[in-house]
Amino acid sequence: MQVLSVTPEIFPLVKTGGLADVAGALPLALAGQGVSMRSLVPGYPAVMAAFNKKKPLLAYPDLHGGKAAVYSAETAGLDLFVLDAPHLFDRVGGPYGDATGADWPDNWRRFAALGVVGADLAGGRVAGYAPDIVHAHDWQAAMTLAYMRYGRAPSVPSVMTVHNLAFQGSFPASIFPQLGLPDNAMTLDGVEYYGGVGFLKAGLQAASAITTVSPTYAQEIRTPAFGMGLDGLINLRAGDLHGIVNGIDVEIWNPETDGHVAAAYSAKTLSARAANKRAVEERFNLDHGAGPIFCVVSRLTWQKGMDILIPILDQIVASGGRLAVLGSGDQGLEGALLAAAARHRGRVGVVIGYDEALSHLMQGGCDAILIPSRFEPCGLTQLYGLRYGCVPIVARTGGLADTVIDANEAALSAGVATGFQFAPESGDALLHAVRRALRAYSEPVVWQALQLQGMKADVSWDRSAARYVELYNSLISKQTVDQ
Ligand SMILES: Nc1ncnc2c1ncn2[C@@H]1O[C@H](COP(=O)(O)OP(=O)(O)O[C@H]2O[C@H](CO)[C@@H](O)[C@H](O)[C@H]2O)[C@@H](O)[C@H]1O
Repeated sequence: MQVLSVTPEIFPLVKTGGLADVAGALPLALAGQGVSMRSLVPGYPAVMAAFNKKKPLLAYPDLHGGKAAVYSAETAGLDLFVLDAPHLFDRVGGPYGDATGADWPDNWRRFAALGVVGADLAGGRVAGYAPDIVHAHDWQAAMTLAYMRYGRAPSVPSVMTVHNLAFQGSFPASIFPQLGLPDNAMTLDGVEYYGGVGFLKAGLQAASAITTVSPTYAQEIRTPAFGMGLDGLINLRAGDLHGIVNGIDVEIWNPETDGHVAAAYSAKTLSARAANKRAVEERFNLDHGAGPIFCVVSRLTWQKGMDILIPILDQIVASGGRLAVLGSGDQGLEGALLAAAARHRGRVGVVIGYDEALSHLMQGGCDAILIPSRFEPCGLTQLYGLRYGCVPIVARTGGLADTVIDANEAALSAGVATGFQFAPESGDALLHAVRRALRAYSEPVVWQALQLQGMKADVSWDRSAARYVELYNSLISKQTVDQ
């Protein structure tokens, strides 16, 4: 089976968050299950630098305002189609905005162009390539499905995956005439969204099936509280909605072979984590000590609940905790965390920025990872934590609820607990969970049992990749019956 994945990010070439990890790991996992997935990605500078251009597979004299071409590339075990469109993607800054974080004003044009090309590939414009399924990730790839539906490949089945409903790609109605879609696309069951154009909305409407990245989030987005304005549409399509929990790349995230940690270790040699803890203390200027180090590796945003954590930092420190934070995002939150580090020298350390290697060291050396998200479609850092014996303390929401087993009395006595959950989303509830963790940490047998149970959890892609294969197969058979 051939699947075309359309994605705005892919690890290890370009990553701003968890979507990149999934887009990079899923093709490798599917290969083991007989599915060949090729990924269409924008030709950002980091992508263009990763391969040598040969003959283009497709050329566009004018794609949304400039010349563009599609190249085939193989890198890091991934089969790529790269959309080389310098006027859209050759820019200094991030994939979606400039160095100050401001969105590129022409994002609609950039990702509409990605959609046009995705739909052309779906429709067989490259000789010898005809995918059985198209799989689009988030709003940036969603227009692929709209362009397919309105002419370029109406009969190819498709999957729209929502990694985060908070990002929808909503634009004013004035862009519609430039999208090159027929007039009848600007309707309620097309691309129209609250009077404007909604890219994610268009994809949700056009997809044969919708998936999101955990069963609990799949239920949550059907409610007004989590649906972010799309719950009505999602409910209408509930029969085509699936929650498939993310896995992680267990080769890249493997404490036994990880080159980013000071000392590699396994479940049998957990005591070797001590060297990593030392290294974390050094990096974050934390006092050496016997107590636990809690960590945060996150975008610093409202979604991630950082404003729930910050007001209780003083109490966490007073209770004997130390804290190492790696993240970037909202400037107010960054400032508040830096202020906490200044107040609690040696107890709280903060690194503002994005540092993949340091994130590995933290999972390998910290005792617990705090994830107080307000909503979390799946979450990956708790999965890395499980694999590395860095016990997750998580809000009971979305994929966090689905992947961490709370250390309540029943779970502890059955030996199945892997972390701590808290609800509701409040400082008090989080502090209570941190205190439960501190108590557990003071009993080494209990703590080690939590670590070992987490390390045993199957966080690989095996089961979830099989679920995607099942879904792809069902869509292909349905298509055959319908025709
Ligand atoms: N400062 C930093 N330095 C280094 N690494 C950092 C970092 N900040 C974050 N990361 C890394 O970025 C990734 C974040 O992934 P998450 O799944 O936690 O959230 P995100 O909201 O980006 O993803 C969205 O998509 C994913 C994928 O489906 C869903 O799991 C999630 O719930 C949804 O919100 C992890 O690999 C993490 O280690």
